[in-house]
Amino acid sequence: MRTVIRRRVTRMISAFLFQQPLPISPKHQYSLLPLTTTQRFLTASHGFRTLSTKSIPNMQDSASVSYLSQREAAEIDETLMGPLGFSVDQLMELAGLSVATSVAEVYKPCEYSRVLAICGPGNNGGDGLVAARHLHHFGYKPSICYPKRTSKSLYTGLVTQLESLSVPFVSVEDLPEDLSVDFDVIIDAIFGFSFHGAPRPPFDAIIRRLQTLQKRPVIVSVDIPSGWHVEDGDHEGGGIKPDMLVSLTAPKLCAKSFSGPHHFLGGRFVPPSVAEKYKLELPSYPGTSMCVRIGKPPKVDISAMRVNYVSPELLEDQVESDPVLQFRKWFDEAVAAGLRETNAMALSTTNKDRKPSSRMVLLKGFDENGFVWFTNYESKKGSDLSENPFAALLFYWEDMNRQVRIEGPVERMSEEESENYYHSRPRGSQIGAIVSKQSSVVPGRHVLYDEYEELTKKYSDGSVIPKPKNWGGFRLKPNLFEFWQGQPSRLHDRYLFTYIAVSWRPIRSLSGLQYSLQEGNPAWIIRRLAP
Ligand SMILES: NC(=O)C1=CN([C@@H]2O[C@H](COP(=O)(O)OP(=O)(O)OC[C@H]3O[C@@H](n4cnc5c(N)ncnc54)[C@H](OP(=O)(O)O)[C@@H]3O)[C@@H](O)[C@H]2O)[C@@H](O)CC1
Ligand SMILES: Cc1cc2nc3c(=O)[nH]c(=O)nc-3n(C[C@H](O)[C@H](O)[C@H](O)COP(=O)(O)O)c2cc1C
Ligand SMILES: Cc1ncc(COP(=O)(O)O)c(C=O)c1O
Ligand SMILES: [K+]
Repeated sequence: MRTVIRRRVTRMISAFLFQQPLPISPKHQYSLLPLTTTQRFLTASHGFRTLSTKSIPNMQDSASVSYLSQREAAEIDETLMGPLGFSVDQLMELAGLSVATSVAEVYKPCEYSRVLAICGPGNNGGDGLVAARHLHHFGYKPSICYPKRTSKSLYTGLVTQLESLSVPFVSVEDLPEDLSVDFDVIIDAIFGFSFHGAPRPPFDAIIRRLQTLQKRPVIVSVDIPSGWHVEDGDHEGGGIKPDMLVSLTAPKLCAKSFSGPHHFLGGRFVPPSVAEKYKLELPSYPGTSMCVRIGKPPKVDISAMRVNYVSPELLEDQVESDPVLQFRKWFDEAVAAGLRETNAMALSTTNKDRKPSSRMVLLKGFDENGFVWFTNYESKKGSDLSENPFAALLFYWEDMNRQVRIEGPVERMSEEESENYYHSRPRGSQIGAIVSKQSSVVPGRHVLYDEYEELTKKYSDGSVIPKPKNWGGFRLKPNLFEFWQGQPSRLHDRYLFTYIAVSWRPIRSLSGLQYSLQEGNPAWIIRRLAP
């Protein structure tokens, strides 16, 4: 009987862990009914608890975003450019920049460099001209189709700016019949919120061509998918189907029927008085970004997700013979390229049962003596390393198509080294290290927070915060490195460095001079690996 109960409990725990429906018999169902799978939290002292998923931050709920009527959009435009002191040039610059940054978020220039901005006669067209200029500076190759130009100085200026960058202007007649041959992205900046009636020439024919495009190029519509009714959307059906819509200021009513994968909001200039007057509910823009994704996250075909790595070749004579030097070279280049957390690395350990586990840690120094990081010795990784003092480190510098693997034995750093590093950290992190019995189960955030508050008060006089005994550094002494530089068609450059006690001894054979590996002094041996 006890075995049966134990098995049932084990199954319940594993079902929880893997978020699957519990394998329960109808007899026992009642005791679990009030809980849904995502609400089941098992904690050390509380058993099952329920947590609300509403507290997850940064989820942009499309239902909570406001939509504007055509009249409201025009009114806001007038208010911004009247009493609120904006000029049309300013708003257009910010709108165009928002469009360019939205495009760059989704369509990377390495794959979608050839952009055609089709610009209409009004401000929507102006947004397209500005976006094209920014895209040029972001590394894209824009072309412009701008058939109905206005003589206002704002627009002639935008054209001159593009011409000075040698951005080509293409007439409607010169556009290729099949736009997908020459372009990867089409920016639809034909009509904005002042569109009314049915499209007139030459835009009617252009819009018809956009309606019949196949998968590529992708269409990015600025503010309104051109040809759609500003409020009713694609009410007659058969209108263009943009892949991306960049709504400006706030989405217009037609955006409710946008069903493409990427809906962004731009125009980060709405003052509180406008937001209040029109009861605008708008998502907050992250960091310094000029755009924010709204609506549902895109559905993706995971099996089709791939990047073709394009980088300079890494040839034998370009690799340093000392792997630590090679690592320093790449590390410095990654820092210089402005990559975020260049020193973040995956650390893999195994326990005594040879079961591996990985997590990220921060590299805090390296030289010929090894690679160091700091942590809690009683954590999972700490206990793994006591049971098996060997580990693997992994760096992936995505923007540079580079990966570095490092393996070797691991030892604890001296107390003195750990003390020195611990006291160099921000005081909050020092207290955090005392509070966190890393990798143990906590009943709730309040437990951590309460102790943190208490210790913050205790050390508010600036006195030394003692390092917990169980906190310190590890040093991995490499006996293996691999440097990986991504290349097209998966034919990557890979160099394996192994530290072995051998030497190459020349031997003569029938086919000439060859070398064989013999025992000798330890040295780094470099070999190229197949990708
Ligand atoms: N604060 C904001 O909101 C900001 C707004 N900004 C941007 O401004 C956009 C609104 O600009 P907008 O008012 O100039 O109108 P828009 O739609 O571009 O063009 C009107 C032109 O199209 C013409 N036209 C109309 N219907 C037509 C038809 N059926 N067939 C042919 N032509 C037709 C019309 O001519 P008309 O009919 O009047 O003779 C006129 O020449 C907005 O969507 C956003 O992108 C940002 O720049 C900055 C911040
Ligand atoms: C980018 C990044 C850097 C991290 N750096 C460290 C670190 O330097 N030391 C550390 O103990 N945990 C670090 N963590 C947290 C670890 O990934 C991990 O959650 C924690 O150390 C517990 O791991 P364990 O239970 O396997 O021992 C970092 C996490 C991330 C995402
Ligand atoms: C739990 C934990 N410990 C230590 C660190 C490293 O922090 P520091 O750079 O202050 O040493 C991190 C970094 O993310 C961490 O999450
Ligand atoms: K448009």
